Amino acid sequence: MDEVLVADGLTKSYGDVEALSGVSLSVAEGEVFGLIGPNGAGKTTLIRALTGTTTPDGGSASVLGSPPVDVDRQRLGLLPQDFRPAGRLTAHELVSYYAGLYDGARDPDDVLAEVGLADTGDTWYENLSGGQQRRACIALTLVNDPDVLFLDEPTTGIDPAGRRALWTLIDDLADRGTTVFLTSHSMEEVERLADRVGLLNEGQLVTVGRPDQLVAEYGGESRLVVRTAGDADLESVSLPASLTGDVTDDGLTVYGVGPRQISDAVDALDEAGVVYESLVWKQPGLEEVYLSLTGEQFEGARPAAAAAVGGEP
Ligand SMILES: Nc1ncnc2c1ncn2[C@@H]1O[C@H](COP(=O)(O)OP(=O)(O)OP(=O)(O)O)[C@@H](O)[C@H]1O
Repeated sequence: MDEVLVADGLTKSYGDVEALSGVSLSVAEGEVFGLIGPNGAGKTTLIRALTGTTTPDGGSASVLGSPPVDVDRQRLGLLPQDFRPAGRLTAHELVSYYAGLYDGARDPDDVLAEVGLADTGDTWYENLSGGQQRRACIALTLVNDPDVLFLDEPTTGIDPAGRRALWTLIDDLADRGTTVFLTSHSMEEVERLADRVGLLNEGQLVTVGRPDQLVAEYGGESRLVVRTAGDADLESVSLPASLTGDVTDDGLTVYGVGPRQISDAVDALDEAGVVYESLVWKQPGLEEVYLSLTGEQFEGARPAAAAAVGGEP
């Protein structure tokens, strides 16, 4: 497959802050690439370097085979994180205005319908709700039917139904061959949309891979998180040999619990007379990958120094 986006050793500093410290990656045509990372990791700076809206200090980037500044703007769509178009234009006027900047732009009504604003086209932008405003901004990136679409936190502020509708839209765009490069703090969104994910931390690309590969490599074990009621004697729980457990502040976390071992773990709790308030079975996902690679903890993560609960001899 053709490489549509290439970053090769990109560096960018702002004073003492190294926003990008040698980032290299490539994205193929029709791929949805999800970039995740903590606040200040350099995600927006990378998008800006790839779209030619900032000049990197070192390294190089190419988009559709050309340096970013030379790419035909007709072929690019960019939704910046803090994009604020004119407030006293209606959604329809805004989309029409942006459509007028391109040759052969799409019909504004079609674009508004695609982002779920067919009935709100006559409302001033400033009177749209936050989520509707974000949808209108997404509409503006679609008027020129771009080959490459950069979306910096596209669904922030959009309600769950609207987010799902936009996920379907992004899927459809990718199916039609649009290359999508998006950032998000929603691991659910990235896991759902991205063919591959890159984790950026302190300006460095820590890992790149398919979501399932990253989860298998870094996500840790499936676990059963038990919240106990009262003073349960958790030390006396005798787990099956295949499972291990750690006592936590409010109960017990049992590790290595696949779907078929849930009942074994529950039986062990019952045999020890443990009264529990809740049992939550958790499979690792991208959130666990993110948190483990950025050095943070997550709910139910194995604590470093917890009392261990023994397995059966
Ligand atoms: N124009 C600028 N001038 C000075 N510092 C900047 C500028 N742009 C970015 N930075 C700094 O570079 C670092 C990376 O910022 P960037 O916006 O790329 O992070 P991000 O990963 O997009 O963060 P967030 O998730 O909060 O949007 C931050 O420390 C930020 O303060």
